[in-house]
Parts: sequence; structure tokens; C-alpha cells
Amino acid sequence: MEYETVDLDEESGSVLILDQTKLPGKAEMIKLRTAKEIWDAIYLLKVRGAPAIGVAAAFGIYVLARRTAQKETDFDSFYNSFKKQKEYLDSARPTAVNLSWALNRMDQVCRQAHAEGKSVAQIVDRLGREAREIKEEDIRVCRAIGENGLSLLKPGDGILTHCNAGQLATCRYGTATAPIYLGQERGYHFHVFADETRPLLQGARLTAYELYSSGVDVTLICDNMSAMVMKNGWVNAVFVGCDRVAANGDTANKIGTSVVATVAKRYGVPFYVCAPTSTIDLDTPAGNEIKIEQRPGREVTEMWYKEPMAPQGIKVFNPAFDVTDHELITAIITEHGIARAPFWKSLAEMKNVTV
Ligand SMILES: CSC[C@H]1O[C@H](OP(=O)(O)O)[C@H](O)[C@@H]1O
Repeated sequence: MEYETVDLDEESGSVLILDQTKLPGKAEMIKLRTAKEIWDAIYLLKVRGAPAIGVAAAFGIYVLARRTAQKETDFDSFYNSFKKQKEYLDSARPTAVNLSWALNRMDQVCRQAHAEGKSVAQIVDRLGREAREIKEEDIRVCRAIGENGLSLLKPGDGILTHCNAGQLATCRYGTATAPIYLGQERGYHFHVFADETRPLLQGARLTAYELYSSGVDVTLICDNMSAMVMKNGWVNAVFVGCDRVAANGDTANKIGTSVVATVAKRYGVPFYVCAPTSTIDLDTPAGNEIKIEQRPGREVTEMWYKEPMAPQGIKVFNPAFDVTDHELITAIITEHGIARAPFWKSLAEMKNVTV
């Protein structure tokens, strides 16, 4: 299915996104001009998925810097505004490392250009080029993950996915769905089981939507059905995305992922994490140090229902992510290759860091 998850509208000086809170009913592109509009879009999951969040933040800080440069032509006052806007955007969601990764990369470009004696106007041009490169790089990286993931599959395989790590979480191909889309291009016929993924239903609303729209054979299941489809032998591999991979391979991903990994282990189904190296965080040693975003209880008790589905005032625990222990992960598929245990070594090699 061809659409732009996130793009740049140079003419209006805004970030263009597909509002994913309206899917699957309505595919609506919206423009984000102010820092608050960008922050809100990330927090409310209008744009979501680690890579897509990173690209949206890169485009966001660029359009804000372009507007700042119209007022602040000396570097110190320009950069003071830049840093404030960067910190603000970075506060939108804590778990997906790509948000801070992209903003730090844009900050580095800004400071490097200044060190080379560039004017504020030239710095802004350089920021625009870097933001576009971050998007193009994401497309290349996801396709490479697809090629590496496809090497682990054969035509006719059953695949289970959790949440959405598809085109809608990236700029094209997705990460966990990249092998599926590449396989489709080459005549493989996969049978995909998409977990609906409560409470925000990214699997039902987004993964089932994009795969079905692309002609992929997809069956939607409730999260509590993944054990049955694996026990029945219908799943040859599980493919999931990630929001942050710690140095030892522990992986933060949408809530419920660790349940799927545990069940996959029980039934001997390979469990693969598809991870752009930008999502691997070697500065976080293990999963217990990953900050897990807590979200409003109403997402559990009220969203999607005509009436609240629980007693008024009930306590609700609503972590957006959980951490899958590295022992449950068969391999971590990156754009540079397939990392296997010991992950502390293989992931560092993937990040081109000698250990
Ligand atoms: C390609 S990574 C996508 C990753 O992000 C999702 O979280 P959210 O929808 O809250 O942004 C989910 O964890 C996916 O696996």
C-alpha cells in the first residue's frame, strides 16, 4: 500500500503525517506546524513506531529551526531556541530510543555546521538535508532488514506479528513486516496472524489494515489466541519490532511482546526481533534500565467502547511496553545482518563498535 507515513511540506513549513488515530476508517494526512502540534502528534500516537517517531522529530526540529532563523540570525540565540525545542520534543515519549537518537543527530549536525563557520541560514539548510537523509536511510535500512529476515523464511510459512512494526511505523516496508512485503514481491505466500494488541489495537487497526490492503494473507486474532495458533503448528516464526534494544539484547517493545516470546519458547517457535541499529542502545546495559512509558487508564477502560467497560474509579495499570528477556529471543535482525547470542557481542559488532 503506497502512502507517506511521515513527510516534509517545505512550502508550508510543516511536518506532514498520516493521522494513525483515524485508521483504519480514514486515511487522512495532517500538517504539524508548531512544537506543540508535533509533540501532541507523537504523544497521542498520530505518528508512532520508533523509526517513524524519529523521522517526525527530525522533520519537526528542522521546521522549527527554519522558523527560528527568520527571527534569530546570531548563532547563540538561534541555538538557545533550538536546544529548548529539542528538549521539548524529546519529552513526548520516553521508551523509543529513535526519538532522542534523531534529535541528537540533528543537534550534532547543527553544532558541526557552526564549528565550520556556517551562517544560521546555512545551518538550517544542512538540518533540512539531514532530516531528509534520516528518512531515506530508514527506507534503505528497513529493506535490508527485510532481506535478512526473508533468509529465515520459506514460501508458505506462517508468521505471527504483535502490534505494528509495519509501513506505518516506518517510512516504508516496516521492520517486522519487511520480510513479508519483500516475500510478497517474490511470490512467497505467507500466512500472517496479526495480534490485535490491546489496548491501542495497533495490530488490528494498523497491521491488519496495511497487510490486508497490500493483498497479504492476514488473519486477525485476539492477543490471548497466540498460544493456540502456535500450539496448532500454524506459526513458523514470530516477527516483532522494537522500541529500544539494550546492550545485552533485552528488548522493549509493545506491551504483550514478552508474553508472545514466552509462548513461542514453549512451542519451539523462533522469535525474531527486527531492529534497525538506530534502535539498539548500547548505553543501556540491560532491559531493567529501560524507562517504560505509562499511559492513561482510559485507554484500557474507555477507548473503543460505547460505555466504560470497567467500574468507575477502578485502578488501571497501563504500561505501553514490556521488556522481552534476551534469553527468549532467537535472533535480532538488523540491516547489517542477523545477531545471535551472545547479544552483548553481536549487537556491538552490528553497531560497528569493537568490544
Ligand atoms: C518499527 S518499531 C514499531 C514499534 O513501536 C510500537 O509502539 P507504538 O505503537 O507505541 O509507537 C510498537 O512497540 C512497535 O513494535
